[in-house]
Amino acid sequence: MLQCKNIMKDYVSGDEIVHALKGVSLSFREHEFVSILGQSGCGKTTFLNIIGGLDHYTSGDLIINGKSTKDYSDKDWDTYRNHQVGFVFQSYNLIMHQSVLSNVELALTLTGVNKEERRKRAIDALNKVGLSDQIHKKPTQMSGGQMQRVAIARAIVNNPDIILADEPTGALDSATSVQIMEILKEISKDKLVIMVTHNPQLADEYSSRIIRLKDGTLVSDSNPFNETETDVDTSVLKRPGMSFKMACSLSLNNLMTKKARTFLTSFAGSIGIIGIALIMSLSHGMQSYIDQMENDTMASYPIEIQSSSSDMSTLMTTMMGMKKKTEEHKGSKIYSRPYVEDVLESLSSSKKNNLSAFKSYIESNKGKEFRKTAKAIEYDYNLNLQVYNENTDSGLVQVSPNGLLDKLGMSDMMSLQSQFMDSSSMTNDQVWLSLPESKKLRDDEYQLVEGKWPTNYNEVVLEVDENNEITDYALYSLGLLDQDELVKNYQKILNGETDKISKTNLKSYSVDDILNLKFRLVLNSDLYQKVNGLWINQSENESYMKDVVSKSPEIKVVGIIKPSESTVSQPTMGGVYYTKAMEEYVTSKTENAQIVKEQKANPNINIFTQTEFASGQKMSMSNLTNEQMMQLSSMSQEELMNYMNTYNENINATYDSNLTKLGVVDYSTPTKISLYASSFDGKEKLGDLITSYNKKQIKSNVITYNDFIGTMLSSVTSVVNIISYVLIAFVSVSLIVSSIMIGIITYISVLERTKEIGILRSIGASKKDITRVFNAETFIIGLTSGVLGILITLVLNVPISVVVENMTGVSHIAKLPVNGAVFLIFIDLVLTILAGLIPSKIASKKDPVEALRSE
Ligand SMILES: Nc1ncnc2c1ncn2[C@@H]1O[C@H](COP(=O)(O)OP(=O)(O)OP(=O)(O)O)[C@@H](O)[C@H]1O
Repeated sequence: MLQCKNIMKDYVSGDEIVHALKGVSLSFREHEFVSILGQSGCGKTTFLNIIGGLDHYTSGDLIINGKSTKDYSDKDWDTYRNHQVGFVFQSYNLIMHQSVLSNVELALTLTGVNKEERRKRAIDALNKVGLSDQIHKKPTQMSGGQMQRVAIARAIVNNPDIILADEPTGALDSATSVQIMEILKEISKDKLVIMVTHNPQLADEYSSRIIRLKDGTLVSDSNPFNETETDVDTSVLKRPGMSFKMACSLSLNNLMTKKARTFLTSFAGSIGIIGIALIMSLSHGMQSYIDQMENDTMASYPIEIQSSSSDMSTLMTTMMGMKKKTEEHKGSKIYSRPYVEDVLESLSSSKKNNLSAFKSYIESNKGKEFRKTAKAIEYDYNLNLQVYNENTDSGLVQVSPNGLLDKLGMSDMMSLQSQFMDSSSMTNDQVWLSLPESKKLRDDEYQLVEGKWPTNYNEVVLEVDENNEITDYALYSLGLLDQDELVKNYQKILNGETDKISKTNLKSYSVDDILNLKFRLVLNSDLYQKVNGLWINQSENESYMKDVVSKSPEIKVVGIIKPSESTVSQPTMGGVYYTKAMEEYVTSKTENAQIVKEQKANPNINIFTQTEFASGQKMSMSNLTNEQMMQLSSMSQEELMNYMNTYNENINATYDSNLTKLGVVDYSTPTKISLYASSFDGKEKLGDLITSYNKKQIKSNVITYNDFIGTMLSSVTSVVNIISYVLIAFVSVSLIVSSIMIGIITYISVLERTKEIGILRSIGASKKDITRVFNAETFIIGLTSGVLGILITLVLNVPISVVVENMTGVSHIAKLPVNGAVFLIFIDLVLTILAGLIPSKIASKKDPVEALRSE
């Protein structure tokens, strides 16, 4: 079955060539007990290793079952060692960190025998060597003889045809040696046992054939065998291979023998992960905080589209000098840079939005997506509600439009501001405000604290803040505090008499005080009185106004509301909220007013001046008709003044502007459309819908709007992201350092496990299997360090969150996202496996014979 033909083996050692075998030709029987004797260094072990496929001959041939091995590949040799040969070594060569049973099972595992079968066969083999009761011991807990018996059990477990024993009794006392020889003799009854020994007595006593070598040549053979030609064995043996699970279990057992080192390595490896995971936690926490804020804030801030809007972002970048340089100037010339020009340009780029087209689109079938996405759509019209409070300390007070700033002389400033802050309307000087038309929106934004919601046009509610407060600004504006007092104080400040300012003490009102508040609703058209056939603005005429106000419908405060807790909207100043019903009442009344009817009947004539529109001329005697001259001459001094004022006020008046002035509302043309979303995503979708609406429109119908908060928050987000990326880049260095460290430690492990590599190779493990064992080791370390890093991060996140919460009030700032954690573990695994690739390649390249010799 086994035939050596003129086998020669040369070793190259430095410049020298050692001829270890100088042409050995021999044949072996299928079952016999052969002993090889000879002096030390004569080539016995070399010969045995060549027969066992651990080492390869330089020339000659080894015929296995009639087949030449000249063309054997590495894989063929691995298969041969696994299935047909069992090795027994002088130094036992057991894997010390594996149990007796695992050591024996190892060869079967490589063959892919299932667990049950493997166990059964391993126990059988151990039974044959008399160790079935010690299977769970570790080799370190056994005597030399016992270990050698385990080695024999391992050699026979795969039922090989050949057992090769290299001085199996070399390290044993004579009594134990006898036991081992008995076992080998028993095995040789149906197998070929070839044993190298220095003990001629044992050889004589137990073996059936003795071969002597001297200086690499065969000198005697006590029972030669001349093999007749045997049939070539064509049976295909299953190639051995180690599963990754098996590799992991081997490496895990090895790592468990050095728990402290494994832990420290994993911990060191996890430091990089901890760093990145902490940054990730914080930036994720920040991000979710911002998202939360966005969701709360942005969703409750509607998208507001004004009838005219200016491009705020261009203006802001221009004003802040952030505009990019257009060209690079070199040389000694000095150039002008447009700044004022740019500011003016962006101011002039204020654009008219065609809201009537947009409104009809939203309300048409095409705009149903808008209606579906938006929680509520609110329309504002050009309606200047005229509301007065007649029961105040300072007489008749105009509540709407708010007259307070006018009294203080600040209205110009406010109107300038409102021009810029149009869409965000962060500052609102009005205290007479409209409730949303949508009941859902109303209930989302406000909660009723006292009284009831308005059910009639002449009912309103008063808004206070969450702390039951209402600003003095609102109180002055509504006439509940004395406006004259405030004006006096303001004058004192202007005059530098700051010490004379009298402070109003904190006031409080009972619910009844509030629910007894009354206002008067005046029509715009009521402000004009026909005098001598001309409509004169009488709003400055106190006695006229008192009279009009007293005859106007009474408005009652019927409830007190608060902003609801869920909405994070702008801080409230307090004020009175009216319903759409009031608006409708005013518009329908206005339609019937005499002055309105007159204007509508004469669309070409300005009823205030009784002249045609668009004359664009200042009052001048020369362009008056005779009739008008007559009329003027009959007027008193005062009436004449009024007429002149009215005339000049009306130079640029148009039919539409007159109707607006009189409070006529065109419901097809809103001045503002507010789209409310129920979520941040919804708001984004509304933005997308507007974009797609714009795409379908002609240029003049394209609408623009400013989303300040969106722009602000998105820049905060990008700052957080940039900081996180920079920090992660820094910390990544430590991840790489720890990976290199793991590579070094794996290399040390390779050195430590060299013997194991030899053993595995001797039982048929391929080079790939060896690579796998070490890859498994780095895999385990990588996984442990990754998981450890994540666990430590999770623990650290708790105190970090607590500290941040104490400092800033923002809770749960450090939270690691699940996918981030998985990603980090994955990255750590990849890096450590990469770092371990070189050491595991080195391991696989190790010569099995040398590996076995190492200690
Ligand atoms: N890897 C090697 N490189 C160089 N020379 C080697 C190598 N392995 C063995 N040799 C040499 O080959 C010869 C045969 O060695 P081998 O180990 O086969 O002897 P041996 O008969 O088994 O000796 P011992 O009984 O002492 O184990 C020796 O001279 C040895 O120095």
